[in-house]
Amino acid sequence: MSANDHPQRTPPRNNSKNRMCRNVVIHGYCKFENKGCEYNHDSSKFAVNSQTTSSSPDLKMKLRVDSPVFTPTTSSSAATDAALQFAAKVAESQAAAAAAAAPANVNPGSNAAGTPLNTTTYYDTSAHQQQHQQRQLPPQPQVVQSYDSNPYAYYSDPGGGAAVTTQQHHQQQQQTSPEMALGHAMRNMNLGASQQQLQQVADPQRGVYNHHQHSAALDPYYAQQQVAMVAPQQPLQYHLYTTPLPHISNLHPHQKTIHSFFLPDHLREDLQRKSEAVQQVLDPSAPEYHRLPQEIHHYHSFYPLDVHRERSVKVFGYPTWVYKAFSSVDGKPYVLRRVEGFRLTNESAMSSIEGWRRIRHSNIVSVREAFTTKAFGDNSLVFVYDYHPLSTTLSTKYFSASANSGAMGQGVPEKNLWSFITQLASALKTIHAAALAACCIEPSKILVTGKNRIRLNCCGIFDMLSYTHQPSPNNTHNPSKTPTPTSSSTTAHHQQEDLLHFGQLIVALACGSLSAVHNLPKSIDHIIRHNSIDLKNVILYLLSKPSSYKTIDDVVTMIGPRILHEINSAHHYNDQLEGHLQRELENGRIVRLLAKLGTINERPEFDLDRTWSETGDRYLLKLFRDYIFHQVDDQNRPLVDMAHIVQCLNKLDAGVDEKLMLTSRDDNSCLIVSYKELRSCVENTFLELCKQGGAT
Ligand SMILES: Nc1ncnc2c1ncn2[C@@H]1O[C@H](COP(=O)(O)OP(=O)(O)OP(=O)(O)O)[C@@H](O)[C@H]1O
Repeated sequence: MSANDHPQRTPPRNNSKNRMCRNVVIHGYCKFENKGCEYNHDSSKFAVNSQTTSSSPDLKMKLRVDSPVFTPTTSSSAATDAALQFAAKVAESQAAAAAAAAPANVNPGSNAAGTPLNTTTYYDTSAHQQQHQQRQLPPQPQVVQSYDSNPYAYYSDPGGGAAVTTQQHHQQQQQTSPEMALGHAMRNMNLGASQQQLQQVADPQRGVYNHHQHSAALDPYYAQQQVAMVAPQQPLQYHLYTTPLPHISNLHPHQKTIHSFFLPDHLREDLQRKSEAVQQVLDPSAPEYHRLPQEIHHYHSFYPLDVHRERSVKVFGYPTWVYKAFSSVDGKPYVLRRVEGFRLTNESAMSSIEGWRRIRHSNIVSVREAFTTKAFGDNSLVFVYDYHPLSTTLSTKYFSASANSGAMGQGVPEKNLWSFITQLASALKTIHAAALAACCIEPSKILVTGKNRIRLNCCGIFDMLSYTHQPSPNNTHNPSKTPTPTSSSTTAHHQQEDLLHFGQLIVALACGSLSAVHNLPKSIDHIIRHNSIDLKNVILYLLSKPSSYKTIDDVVTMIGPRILHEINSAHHYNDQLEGHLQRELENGRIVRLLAKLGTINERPEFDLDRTWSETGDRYLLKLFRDYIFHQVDDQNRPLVDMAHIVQCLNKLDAGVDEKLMLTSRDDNSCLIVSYKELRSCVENTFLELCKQGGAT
């Protein structure tokens, strides 16, 4: 560092004799004393001044780090351009930065050429406070969410007592966790006036938005209710970064666009929507809120996921309801599937869930637990599953419009079909290997949780529901008294059924119609005409007569080459995601650095301590903060240049040898320092702070 070198730039001012030399203030001596330095070197005088300063509020204000308005007179034209273009500006890579020996071209120090001192304009604390208050978000209306209440009452009033838990959850979301608070705010986004806007960017196949679309399509009354729940709020701004401008397409290899520092828009939006869906809770003023129990077991904040008004008993023989709820044990969201009106007569039936709890597979929705409850006003059996935000079902995705028409619709493309077959075969292999049977291979029970990503849902329900109906071989007269766990022959039978249902599902998907399975010859003919012979062979095998030789292993052997293709696609996608993650990794690094700088600069508890920010490392960092963030152009307008900020922080993090010139706001000090030295300043000061405060 050449802080003790007097820069040959600013001619001493007339009153320089009365001014304390900065080198004395910072370093305790000035090597130019008696060698031409015009400033005052009398430290005793300085001591008096410092006392006066600390005792005088007025003076103290003037000596605040941030007191004078920072007004460099010149700045490079490149920087000005960059500011005007904001996000489209390019940032040089660290390598290029390290190679560049000259100081950065945007430099507050460049105003050293005799700018008149602006000593009368000081930092106005009250103005700042006012400004700060203005920046606070306006108070949000009371919790509003996008769920429309079902006009048809279907719950008895809960037996209260747990409202506090939900309240606590709201508070938790708002106070304890920033992510949760963010999500809580997101939950309040407008799905009414701005819904069209949102739906333009939303994947029409997914999401809560799609749920609403779907429900509206099902029932106009339902849609009306929805509009009534609309909140007059702004939608979340997904597009935080502008698209690259055309003229920056010819980048040098060492240059990057600002976009290359963030996740791609579509992925970020997708993740943000999922995060919103996770945080979504019912509006406490909605009638639905009061119809649902406040808390069951350790689950609270129930949010219905069913969009159909009608309850289907087709799959399990009982109506089921699906809710998202949060566990107060681990704070995570789960899906609770309630089987309405089911009275469990045998406690040991609960053990049937154990086998399922052990299964962890990427194509099976994990089963967590099961319990009975009367909180809904009846005997209900509740199954708890992992929650996959914004998922839909194969039924909704492919059959919602054409299911009832009976017409042969547009089938799923073969490429996707092979992906589904591979995923389901993999899931079934794991299930059958664990001596279990899925028993729910049906379009409404297969969850679509991402692009071409499916998971078998509702596992374990059938086992428990059918548990009491299996008579013991020794007591066939009174089956309910002596139930037995599923026998191996029954399991084998159900496994054969799994294969059959698997085949039927593929037929339905390939033909694009649920009714295709009712006319198999015609459907197979359709499949042969539009798909490969391999697909037909797999389907015919799956639909063949059950036998002990027909197993999922055979299916896996038949689809071997397709599995390799699926693995290849999965790895490719994985590589892509890893690449995207890599970009954000750099941001994490910069955020950590920003956090350190933020912790060091402007510490209020050191306000009276002149040594904190007016000398040594802290002073350099204070000036560096201005250098990074508080640039102004020659018209004294703020220069906002993301590229400059990212570039400076990258160089600081890398600790390159490049030097830069830092100038104080009052234009009295000018220091030349390298990024390397600045970096060690940050590290030392931060360590010092941690030691003092006991960092966590
Ligand atoms: N584990 C889960 N994670 C996230 N969402 C889920 C989960 N399970 C179900 N859902 C959501 O709940 C909705 C309703 O599920 P359900 O199984 O009842 O489908 P459905 O089409 O209503 O079937 P049915 O007609 O048999 O009631 C699904 O569309 C899905 O969006």
